[in-house]
Amino acid sequence: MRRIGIMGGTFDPIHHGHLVAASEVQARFDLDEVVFVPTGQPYEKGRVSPAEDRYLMTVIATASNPRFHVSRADIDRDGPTYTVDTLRDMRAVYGPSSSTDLFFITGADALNRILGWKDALEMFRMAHFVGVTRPGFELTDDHLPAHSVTLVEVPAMAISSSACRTRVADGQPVWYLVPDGVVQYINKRGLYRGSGNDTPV
Ligand SMILES: Nc1ncnc2c1ncn2[C@@H]1O[C@H](COP(=O)(O)OP(=O)(O)OP(=O)(O)O)[C@@H](O)[C@H]1O
Ligand SMILES: O=C(O)c1ccc[n+]([C@@H]2O[C@H](COP(=O)([O-])O)[C@@H](O)[C@H]2O)c1
Repeated sequence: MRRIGIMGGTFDPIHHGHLVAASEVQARFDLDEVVFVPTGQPYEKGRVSPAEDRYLMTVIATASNPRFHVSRADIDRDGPTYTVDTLRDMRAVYGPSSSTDLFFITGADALNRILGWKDALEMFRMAHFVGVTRPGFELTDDHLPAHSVTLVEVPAMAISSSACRTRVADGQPVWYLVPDGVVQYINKRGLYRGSGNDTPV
């Protein structure tokens, strides 16, 4: 049986909180791969950086890990991004539930809002969900269907993409908060420099 992790996110930019969460869940569940799926149009967020920039930063950040991969599924699909569609696309790529288990990884903040996502109950039938700890948020599955979610403690990384954007806009370093290649990509493309580039924090 193949075991595939899916880490969805806006990744604007991808940071070490995302990478540590994915690495921990990969090890804990003995996953064959973790597929990072940058969102196309994250309808709950404000303005975000171009999808190609977020996709390329995700590729750069994951390139050195042979078990990490990046999918264009969400950025190549028109319209708002819904995880139920992501899971359908992943099933089409990785095969039916008879041959592949899917594990969708979310931080505690996302897990707390998950019942508001489109077709939430359908999502829980399509994949097992893994909720990971995140500083500043309570990790609980009290509100979720029984046996649909596993809660996992991961090393606490008090990093957010919004804080990284604000730091760049303020001229502060983001070295060691994001992978080196992502710092260089942000600088090369001039991302997050002006307030117009930023989303509300
Ligand atoms: N530091 C972290 N520790 C654990 N999980 C995280 C962390 N940062 C983000 N995540 C999880 O990664 C997924 C994608 O997050 P996202 O790309 O929105 O990053 P973010 O840092 O929350 O962004 P923003 O600050 O712009 O809201 C979500 O499930 C989120 O809960
Ligand atoms: O399906 C939904 O309705 C839905 C609503 C909000 C977020 N998501 C997904 O949750 C993941 C994390 O989202 P975000 O906004 O925290 O970057 C990402 O894969 C999003 O596509 C999904």
